[in-house]
Amino acid sequence: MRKITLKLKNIKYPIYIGNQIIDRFPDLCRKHGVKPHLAVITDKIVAGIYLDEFVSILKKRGFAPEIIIVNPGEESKSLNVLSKIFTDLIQMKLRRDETIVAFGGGVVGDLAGFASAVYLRGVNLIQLPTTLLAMVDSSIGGKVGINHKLGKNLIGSFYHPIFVFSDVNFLKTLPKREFMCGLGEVVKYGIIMDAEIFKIIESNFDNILNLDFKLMQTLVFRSISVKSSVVQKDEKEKKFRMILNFGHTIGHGIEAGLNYRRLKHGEAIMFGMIGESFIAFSRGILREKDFSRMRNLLFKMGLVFPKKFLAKDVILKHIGYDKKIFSEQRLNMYLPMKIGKMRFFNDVSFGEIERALDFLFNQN
Ligand SMILES: NC(=O)c1ccc[n+]([C@@H]2O[C@H](COP(=O)([O-])OP(=O)(O)OC[C@H]3O[C@@H](n4cnc5c(N)ncnc54)[C@H](O)[C@@H]3O)[C@@H](O)[C@H]2O)c1
Ligand SMILES: O=C(O)C(=O)C[C@@H](O)[C@H](O)[C@H](O)COP(=O)(O)O
Ligand SMILES: [Zn+2]
Repeated sequence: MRKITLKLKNIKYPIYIGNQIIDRFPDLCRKHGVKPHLAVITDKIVAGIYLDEFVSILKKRGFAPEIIIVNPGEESKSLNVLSKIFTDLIQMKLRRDETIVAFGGGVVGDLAGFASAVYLRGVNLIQLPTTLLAMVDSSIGGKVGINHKLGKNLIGSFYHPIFVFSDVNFLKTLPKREFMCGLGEVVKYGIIMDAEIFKIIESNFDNILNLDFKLMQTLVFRSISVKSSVVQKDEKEKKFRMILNFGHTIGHGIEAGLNYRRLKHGEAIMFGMIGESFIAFSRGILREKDFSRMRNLLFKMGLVFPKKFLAKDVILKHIGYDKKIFSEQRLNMYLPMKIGKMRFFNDVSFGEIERALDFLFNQN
């Protein structure tokens, strides 16, 4: 088992990474002072595959978990579902010094994380990710929250777990489409900072799809290293953390434009990365060769742009609510200069976004 420690101004927490390590989870809970009574929040699919085993591991070691199960999918990141979770937590009398375990993908992590941040003004949180995306991204860095019909993640908080526990063995049951979504965010780390990640995926694509666990641990470890290093420098996204939002201005607009249906977050973000790279290419700051390597790798993930269900003006309306906008006319964003290197711009216009959307509408 490997460990990365994420260090912030006032707190630090470990991220444990390994393969087939779930048996060690209760000992780590003990080590981190977790009280026996705890709430496990998960979704129906994860519960169906893993809950019995997980609960039995916890009970054998003296824990008394109570379970909250939500429907799988993005639509659960909503006020309605959150409200039901609060009722369950209150009824089970989860106390201030007790813990919520977010056991699932990014949807569960964001939702349970936000519940942990506000229930009783904050209870302990453990992130126990079961998707690739959650392992490399959503479980790290403290962004938690829910969606609004006008825009993605518009209601939320920064709230960190006491620890993160990533067992890549969970990936063995992950559907291919979900795996690709996670891989999309891994490619993002390659583009924004670690060109080696990009090269590893480019040259080992089939092995990765065949779930070479050693390779997966390397990719998960490197991705978490990139994300942690950024969060450590700018926890609250004053500027530098916006680098992690590469592809998300357009991607979130697409997700909201589809009412959070049809495309998964990872897929929307891959289109977002292509669109935002198109802006960099059009500005003449990204060379054709790198732009085409990015497009080739991202389109290898089997992406199909659902243009029949999307309208450009609707996407643009949602992009108008992007959290990185500080003035009405211009967007803040990092754009790629080459694979592994980004630069910050505070002057991206809606016209450029519109042309990037035209480019996407003209693909496949
Ligand atoms: N907080 C952050 O920093 C951050 C970062 C990236 C993404 N996100 C958010 O994460 C969400 C997407 O997360 P996701 O891609 O994990 O989606 P998800 O949570 O919807 O999980 C994808 C699907 O896989 C299923 N699943 C989970 N683990 C499984 C397993 N081991 N085997 C089989 N099936 C499994 C789930 O039930 C679900 O149907 C989005 O809401 C996105 O906004 C947040
Ligand atoms: O952690 C971050 O910072 C990110 O931007 C990571 C993104 O992959 C993630 O999708 C995040 O939830 C986006 O946050 P938001 O602030 O744009 O809603
Ligand atoms: Zn994302």
